[in-house]
Amino acid sequence: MFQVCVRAHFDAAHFIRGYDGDCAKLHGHRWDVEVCISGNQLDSLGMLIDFKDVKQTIRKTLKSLDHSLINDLTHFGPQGINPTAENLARFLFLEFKRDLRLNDNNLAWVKVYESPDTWAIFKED
Ligand SMILES: Nc1nc2c(c(=O)[nH]1)N=C([C@H](O)[C@H](O)COP(=O)(O)OP(=O)(O)OP(=O)(O)O)CN2
Ligand SMILES: [Zn+2]
Repeated sequence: MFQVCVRAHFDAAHFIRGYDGDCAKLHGHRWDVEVCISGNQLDSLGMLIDFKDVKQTIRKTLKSLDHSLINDLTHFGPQGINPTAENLARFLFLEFKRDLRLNDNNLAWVKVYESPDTWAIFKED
């Protein structure tokens, strides 16, 4: 099995509602995002999926988050879920799964870094 992965990033602010500590206050991160696609079948060029296509596809969603206050977005708003790294990883996984042309491949996982040392991964069971 092959895994093809792309890293991208966006810069955005958030706060964690109900958090007992500084993370409940408005603050920002450079959010690094890694997306990995898995599969067995390479095309005639020897590619599982073109890095270029993955980058172009995920750019749309990441652009909608860039320089935003994530808590203002419908999905993460007052009635929505907290914008933790875990919830962002699941949100991005579902967006990317919808947008990528995966054919026989699978979206293996999405990893969201809040900092170089802290991250969360979402993958389907
Ligand atoms: N499981 C999670 N834990 C925490 C999350 C999260 O998304 N998932 N988020 C936060 C905060 O957003 C915070 O920005 C990060 O906290 P922390 O790592 O403590 O950040 P610091 O830069 O202050 O780290 P120091 O090493 O203490 O300087 C918290 N937890
Ligand atoms: Zn934070």
